[in-house]
Amino acid sequence: MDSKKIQMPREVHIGPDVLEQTGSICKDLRIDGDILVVSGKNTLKIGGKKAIDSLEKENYSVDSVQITEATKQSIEKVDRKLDNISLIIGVGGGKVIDVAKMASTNRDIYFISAPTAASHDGIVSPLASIKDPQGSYSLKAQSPIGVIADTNIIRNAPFKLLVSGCADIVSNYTAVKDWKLAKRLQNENYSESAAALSLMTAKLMITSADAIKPRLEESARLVVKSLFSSGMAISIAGTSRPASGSEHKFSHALDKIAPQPALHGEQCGVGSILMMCLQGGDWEFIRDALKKIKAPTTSKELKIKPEYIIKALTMAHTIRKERYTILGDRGLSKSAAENLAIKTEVI
Ligand SMILES: NC(=O)C1=CN([C@@H]2O[C@H](COP(=O)(O)OP(=O)(O)OC[C@H]3O[C@@H](n4cnc5c(N)ncnc54)[C@H](O)[C@@H]3O)[C@@H](O)[C@H]2O)C=CC1
Ligand SMILES: O=C(CO)COP(=O)(O)O
Ligand SMILES: [Zn+2]
Repeated sequence: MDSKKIQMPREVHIGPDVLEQTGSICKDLRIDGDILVVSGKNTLKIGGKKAIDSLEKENYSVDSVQITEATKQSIEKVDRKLDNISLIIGVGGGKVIDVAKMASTNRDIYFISAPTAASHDGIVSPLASIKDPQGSYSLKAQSPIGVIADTNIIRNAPFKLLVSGCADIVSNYTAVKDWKLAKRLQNENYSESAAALSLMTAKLMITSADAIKPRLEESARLVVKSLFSSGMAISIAGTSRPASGSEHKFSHALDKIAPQPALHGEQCGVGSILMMCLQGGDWEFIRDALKKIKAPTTSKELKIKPEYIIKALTMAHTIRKERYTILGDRGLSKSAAENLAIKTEVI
């Protein structure tokens, strides 16, 4: 049998103001040498500066760089800063974390993930979602050596980011169904434990929906822990399969064609309603779960015109062709896409 490698973070710090302990956390992790903080323009102010101050207090020499998109160009921009760097810390949303993760992997440098929002389950995963005009790629990367999730920053982030993280987790339902289908039809590698963890996380998220409230530390902590557990499912599987199927293809298609895409998790949630219906499952259950967490369930709530929803549905199968899903190899015709979106009341 093939051997298998599962990477897990060595230390996970979740709590109010933990970013102010970044320096001592790095000391505990025995990080020696210079550190690069990767963030976005806003997230530098919101979290990056706190990390830098704390590192400098512990006498680390720190450089920083800001990126806006999760692209090859951003990875190259980070790469140009990496001579003599021992550790990269990504302080920001999913895009920042993916770029920092990928740049650290390419150079075999340690990486710490410091999310400023609980908006996606890539916080600990060993994969990076990188985009270019042709599409979106799930690239193998290293897991972070540590996670620093400052719940004071996360609770004060716009509520829609937290809701988006919850919707990304709800979408695990359809992702696992697609994965099972690929196992049956293509004999694809399938992990019972990764699938079970992914589904358990989604179920718990829905059960706790009433506890997800704006500005509450407890809510931020709950969602971070759920994203962590969904990310662990990805780590066990070694692929994003337990958390990304046809609903994610739909979201990646929207990212490509919509003039103003919505948040990743918001789009995946709506995608999950649509794909659950295609899969012959209980799509009303997904819709009601999303409503309970106050996530968008319609094109109007996504603020994306119906024509883009239909277009994304008809092209979703062309994204990540190697990933077999309910969309099959030919995907949906325009009329089938329209019927589906109308039936599920997405348009
Ligand atoms: N590698 C993996 O396994 C996974 C990767 N992803 C990727 O992650 C990305 C989605 O992540 P998102 O965080 O939704 O998108 P994002 O990184 O674009 O962040 C969304 C917005 O929130 C802002 N933001 C972040 N923290 C904030 C705060 N505390 N206050 C105010 N604004 C704040 C950001 O500056 C940005 O404008 C996608 O590219 C997706 O493909 C998603 C899931 C898993
Ligand atoms: O978003 C993900 C899981 O929530 C994984 O992303 P990919 O669809 O890029 O593999
Ligand atoms: Zn996702």
